[in-house]
Amino acid sequence: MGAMELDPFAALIAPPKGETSEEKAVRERKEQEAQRISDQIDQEIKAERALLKKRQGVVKVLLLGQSESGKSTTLKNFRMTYARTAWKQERASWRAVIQLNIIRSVMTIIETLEAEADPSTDDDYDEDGSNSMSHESQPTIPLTEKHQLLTLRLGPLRRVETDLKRRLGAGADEESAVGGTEVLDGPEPPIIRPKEFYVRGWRSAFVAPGALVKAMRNGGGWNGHGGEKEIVDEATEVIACCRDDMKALWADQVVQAVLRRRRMRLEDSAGFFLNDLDRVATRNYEPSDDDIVRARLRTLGVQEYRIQFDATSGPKFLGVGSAEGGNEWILYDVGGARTLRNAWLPFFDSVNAIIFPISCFDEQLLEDPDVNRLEDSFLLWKAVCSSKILKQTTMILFLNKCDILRRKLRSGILLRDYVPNYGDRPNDAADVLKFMKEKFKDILKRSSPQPRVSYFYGTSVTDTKATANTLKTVRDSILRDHLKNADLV
Ligand SMILES: Nc1nc2c(ncn2[C@@H]2O[C@H](COP(=O)(O)OP(=O)(O)OP(=O)(O)O)[C@@H](O)[C@H]2O)c(=O)[nH]1
Ligand SMILES: [Mg+2]
Repeated sequence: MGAMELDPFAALIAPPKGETSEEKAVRERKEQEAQRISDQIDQEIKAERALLKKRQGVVKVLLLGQSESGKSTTLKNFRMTYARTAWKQERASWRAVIQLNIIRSVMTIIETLEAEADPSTDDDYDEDGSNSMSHESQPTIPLTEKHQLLTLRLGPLRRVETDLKRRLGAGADEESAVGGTEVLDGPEPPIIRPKEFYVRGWRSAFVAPGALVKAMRNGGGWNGHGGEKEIVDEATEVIACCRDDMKALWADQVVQAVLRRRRMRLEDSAGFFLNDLDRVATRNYEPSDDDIVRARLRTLGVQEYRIQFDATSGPKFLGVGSAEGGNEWILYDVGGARTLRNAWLPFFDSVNAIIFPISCFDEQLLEDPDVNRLEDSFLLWKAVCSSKILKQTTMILFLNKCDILRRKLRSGILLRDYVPNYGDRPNDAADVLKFMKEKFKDILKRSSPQPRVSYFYGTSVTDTKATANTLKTVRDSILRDHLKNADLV
């Protein structure tokens, strides 16, 4: 009995009997091709397995929370500390954002003065000329020729603003790129806030075709090519020329009184640089780390950032780094405004941790002036904690803007006016933070589908030194949980 008769598989693949030499050549070519395809498939499977293994080692962190809570600022701190090269490359591009922030503050003051001088420009002024607001009986503060002159002399800033916005917005999806004033209703004289300019994250704005960073990279400084140079230099020039007038406007006693009367604390608002004009409104200004962290650029959509930790910067318990060790992180920064929250959902899958900053107990949402910010944060936190997809995700709450909280409490603003069940507890930062922490902890416990790891920190993420320490602890905790889940420690 031959071997073929014994082995049915050998019989199956044996060449046909009586095969001609041409037929043999065709068959062998086909076999070679089949082998090539088989090898290719093996390679692909191998690569996929390697990728899967690597992906399991990648740590995914989402930054969630309402608008202006400090998500992008937290991300900036992460990148400043752990992605230093990319951070440095983007430094110069932030100048345009900071210049826009300055112009925005100045325009807010000017529009407030205009409303003060002519109350009919307030949106709530009735057509018959009467003002239905309860502040109608309050006398307006008299403005002088000096204010008119300053307003006139600062006029060129409007054109610079349009140019800078167009430049930053080019190539990026943008909304409300055109200025315009939004008047927030209330029993007191209205607070005026110009509509914010925002792009789909600063990176897309900076790397858009023709964006400022291109001028920097191509030209090695602000001596880049054509249009960019002109616009940026003109912006810088005009801002430098307006420095003394901007300082005079901000220091003016009448202006300060008007802002006080309208309860507008510009110094606590996003992207405030009017106290730094001597340094910032100059021709050779280069943003510092602190300036970038304080700059305000509203996020639209979801931005992805990769951070590669090297083995030496890794936490002690990890030892030498490897893909499984979670050295590669992806951080997702989202736009927090109500209309943008639907975009978060697709990013909930296999998230290791969520960092959730909250801020401001006494303010309303910009997008919905009827909703208190803290109330909105409670609801959002509850929704995120109760999500089944996120049931294993580590939750990290940042009770952020503690610096502003302290100032507000010291100035006499009472938490119990906004959170009635705070009752008669002391109105100081330590007690308020303890109360808030318990409240968020309680919501987490009650709404999480299963017990989960959570951390709570009081933060001021514009304080980069203190935040570096917090982020180190946060990073180590996330990694430890990640490795525990992967059974690696
Ligand atoms: N004083 C102070 N300002 C802060 C703090 N955290 C953030 N800010 C400022 O608040 C503004 C808003 O912060 P962002 O980080 O841009 O807010 P966001 O959560 O990313 O907001 P969206 O992009 O609109 O969702 C920025 O100008 C920050 O510099 C803080 O702890 N203290
Ligand atoms: Mg943001």
